[in-house]
Amino acid sequence: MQLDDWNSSPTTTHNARFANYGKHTVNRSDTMDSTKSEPSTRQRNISSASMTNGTAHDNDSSTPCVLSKDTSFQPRPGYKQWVAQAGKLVADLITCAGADHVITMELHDPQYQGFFDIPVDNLYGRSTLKNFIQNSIPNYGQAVIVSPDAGGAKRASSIADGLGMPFALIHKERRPTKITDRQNSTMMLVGDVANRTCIVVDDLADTSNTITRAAKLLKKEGAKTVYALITHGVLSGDAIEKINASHLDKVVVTNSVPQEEHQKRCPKLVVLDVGHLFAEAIRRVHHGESLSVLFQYD
Ligand SMILES: O=P(O)(O)OC[C@H]1O[C@@H](O)[C@H](O)[C@@H]1O
Repeated sequence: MQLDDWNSSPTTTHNARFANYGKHTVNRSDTMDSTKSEPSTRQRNISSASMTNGTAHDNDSSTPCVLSKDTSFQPRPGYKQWVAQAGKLVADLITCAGADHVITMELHDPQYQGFFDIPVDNLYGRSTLKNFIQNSIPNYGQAVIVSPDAGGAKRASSIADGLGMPFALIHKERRPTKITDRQNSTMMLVGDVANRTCIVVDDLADTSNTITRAAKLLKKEGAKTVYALITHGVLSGDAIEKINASHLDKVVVTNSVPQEEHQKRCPKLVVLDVGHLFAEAIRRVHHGESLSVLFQYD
């Protein structure tokens, strides 16, 4: 499916959309580093109405590429559009399958709730992670909560504030132009971690590059022990092997993603159950009770 099929036809029915689905696959690697472009008849004919405000935006670029029928060069759609299209697709699939209410956990961006036309309750995984810190990390009050990038600072600092713990941030200097450059981006630590236990908090680990690179930096800066506390352990590709070979001492994830296979291959992995949170949310929705108590994690 071409991405502009989604944008250009607001009146397109769900069924017509699904009929097209699968004809063209947009891979994450095609879009998150949109440096490759290829001229094609399809792209040359692309309508400016198919892009937001008549422009196409590259991954990190703030410079819009104005679409014109006169040019034979067109950028591939960027990561932000990929996320929006994939997110809307998943929302439509769930709705068309008959769902009238969605209960989810720790959306990467709370605004993703806007993809749905039905009620969405976005539970926090933080309360579970916070309980783990309090009950399973010795002398946790002396430890430091670390956000592995600026994007996760609010999430991590809210845990630090809630537990009265110090906070540190890893700043990534990354203006990559090629996917290989992402490995070389400079990481800078803001905060003091020497001789301390560090707890890296993030919403998800996919390739595990973020947490393994963070752990390497933290150990280099003198950290004694490094935990990663992650809500969604996707752990795709060789993520487990990277974790096993990394400076991470423990990786704690919830079972929002099945972890049985990961656990067999990763002795560092600790899995926390969040089934009871979903069960309670479903029970409350069923009985028409308020869910607000489930959103309080302090
Ligand atoms: O580095 P990997 O594990 O691939 O990706 C996880 C990171 O990508 C971000 O969206 C997440 O918030 C997290 O910081």
